[in-house]
Amino acid sequence: MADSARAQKLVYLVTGGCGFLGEHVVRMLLQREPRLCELRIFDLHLGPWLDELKTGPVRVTAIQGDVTQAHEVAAAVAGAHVVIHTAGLVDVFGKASPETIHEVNVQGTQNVIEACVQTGTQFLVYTSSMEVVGPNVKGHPFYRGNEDTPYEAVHRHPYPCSKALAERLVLEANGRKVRGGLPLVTCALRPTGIYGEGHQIMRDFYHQGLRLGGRLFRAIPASVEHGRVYVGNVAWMHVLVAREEQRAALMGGQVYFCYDKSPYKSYEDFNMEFLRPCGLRLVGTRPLLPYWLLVFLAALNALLQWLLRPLLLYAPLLNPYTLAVANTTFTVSTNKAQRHFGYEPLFSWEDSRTRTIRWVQGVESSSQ
Ligand SMILES: NC(=O)C1=CN([C@@H]2O[C@H](COP(=O)(O)OP(=O)(O)OC[C@H]3O[C@@H](n4cnc5c(N)ncnc54)[C@H](O)[C@@H]3O)[C@@H](O)[C@H]2O)C=CC1
Ligand SMILES: CC(C)CCC[C@@H](C)[C@H]1CC[C@H]2[C@@H]3[C@H](O)CC4=CC(=O)CC[C@]4(C)[C@H]3CC[C@]12C
Repeated sequence: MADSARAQKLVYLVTGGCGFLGEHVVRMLLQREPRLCELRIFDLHLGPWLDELKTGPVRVTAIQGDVTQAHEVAAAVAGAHVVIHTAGLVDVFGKASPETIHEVNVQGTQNVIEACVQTGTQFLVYTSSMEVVGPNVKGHPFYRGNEDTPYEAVHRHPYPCSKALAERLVLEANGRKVRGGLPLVTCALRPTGIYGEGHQIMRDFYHQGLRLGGRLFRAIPASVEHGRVYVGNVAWMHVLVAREEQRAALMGGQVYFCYDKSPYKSYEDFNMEFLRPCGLRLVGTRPLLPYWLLVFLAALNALLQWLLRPLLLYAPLLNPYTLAVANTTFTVSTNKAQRHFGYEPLFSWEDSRTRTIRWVQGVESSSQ
């Protein structure tokens, strides 16, 4: 990199910057991107914690806005060098309609791309998901696969469908000429199930365990492996790829799974790595209920959700989709990000675990 480029002061925009992952990306950029001079945080709901960031050397601009509104996105993007697009509607529980999920995740992403093209922003990093690959509707296992592993990616649920469409839009936009004539450089990161400080579902499991007298009951066989990655490492990967795609063309149009050294385990056994030190235990070495009964209960929940919809929102954790995801092996083993842009996890497994446990313990004391 030329010295002039190294000295360049950069403006970054993080969409969804107040979400679980977005907040970690924002904090990581402030800690680890020395060329940053302005950080724009665009979100539908701005968090009160943003105020504490405004006293540092980097100009932090909070923008309350909606990615489905093209003019709001274009105004936020104008003048930014890099956009990290994490905003999305993460709903696998039926809280939002399929149309809303599509509008936010697909149209919102299209708006971000068009804004980059119109205003001359050259670098775009998109937070995709493992869900764009699988598990597929047939429940085929994906066992420690990588970005090139053949897999029949067929979806019906609105969330993975929307993420897959949005990812395609982002990758197809790579190379489009932005205002000023330079080519747009895009890439997509595909986290597996993210965990760490701020993880809402972990919090829900923790509270459920407390309600059940300190116990959780095994629902899924321990042999089903589920990919997990620490939020700090996902954030670090975003910061690094955003930095490195400005130097090398190699990353343009590429997808990368997000990975670290978190162990391969079932969804529930993995959660117990954090919940056990907080006083919960997982009952049963095998699932307590037969699988057919879980399928029945999941279908019943879906029916109840549909019947109750005119009266109230019934959105339990267990539904046919979440059961299928939790019950299908999906893990990655890859070093593509290391090869292409020198990614190494910033947080070891031990560190990720300790940080997450401390956070769950904080949840406990703050709710007492
Ligand atoms: N949580 C996970 O395990 C995984 C998440 N992802 C992806 O990571 C990204 C971030 O997910 P999380 O942080 O978990 O979710 P989150 O719900 O905590 O964060 C999403 C953020 O986007 C914002 N947002 C939603 N709709 C918006 C709109 N119309 N306009 C502007 N902002 C809007 C929300 O207010 C929120 O702050 C998403 O794109 C998701 O698909 C990918 C893989 C795994
Ligand atoms: C008691 C049930 C059988 C257990 C339910 C657990 C589920 C709620 C979660 C199991 C797997 C999770 C998903 C997975 O980690 C992949 C994801 C990627 C994303 O991009 C968004 C979130 C999610 C779909 C995640 C959602 C919760 C689970 C389905």
